[in-house]
Amino acid sequence: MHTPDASDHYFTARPASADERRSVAVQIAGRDVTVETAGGVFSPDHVDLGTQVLLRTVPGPPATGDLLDLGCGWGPVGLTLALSAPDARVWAVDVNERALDLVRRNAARLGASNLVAARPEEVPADVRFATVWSNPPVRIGKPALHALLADWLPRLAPDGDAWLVVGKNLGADPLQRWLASDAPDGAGLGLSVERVASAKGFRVLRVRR
Ligand SMILES: C[S@@+](CC[C@H](N)C(=O)[O-])C[C@H]1O[C@@H](n2cnc3c(N)ncnc32)[C@H](O)[C@@H]1O
Repeated sequence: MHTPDASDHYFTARPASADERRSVAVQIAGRDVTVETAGGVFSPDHVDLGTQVLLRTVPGPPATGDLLDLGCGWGPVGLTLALSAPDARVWAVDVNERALDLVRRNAARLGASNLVAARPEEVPADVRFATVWSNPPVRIGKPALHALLADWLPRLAPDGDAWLVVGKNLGADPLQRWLASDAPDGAGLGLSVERVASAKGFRVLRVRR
């Protein structure tokens, strides 16, 4: 039964679909592990193909500082960051509370005590990120996606970078142009953007200030 604020998609605080927990065998940071996932979160049965492309493309993360997985889901990206950089603090951020519960449990299961699962508003405003890795929620629609990126990317440290994976069919190229645009009407973020990979229908963009 639907609760009033429940919704059938995964990018909502309380997804309507059944919270049936399951164990899934995956590879995280080169380790064969079992994680907990559930209906109502993104890609609950495997590491999403776009996420795989991102994780194969990124170099190792900075060893220290604050690192961000923007839109963490059950955690493949944030867990990779946390296990690869045990001395860094990894923020795994999502609006979906089931996803936050899962990433928290998965971090405990894998011994990633440096991962902090948080709703967006729980991350202190003065935190600056040495890197952001994200398979962003393009399905929330262009205006909401632009607002999300306009909110978080300016919080990169001066020498930080962001790595975003976006489907070619889901607007990777227009997004790249928007991120880079410094049009006087403010339509764009005026950031430096490089397409660093194109594979399996996905682009990986590296963004710097
Ligand atoms: C494409 S999924 C990627 C999930 C996970 N990183 C993975 O690779 O499996 C995008 C995630 O962004 C989350 N999301 C949607 N809107 C958000 C927002 N405003 N702030 C943070 N996360 C959001 C969704 O709930 C979803 O978990």
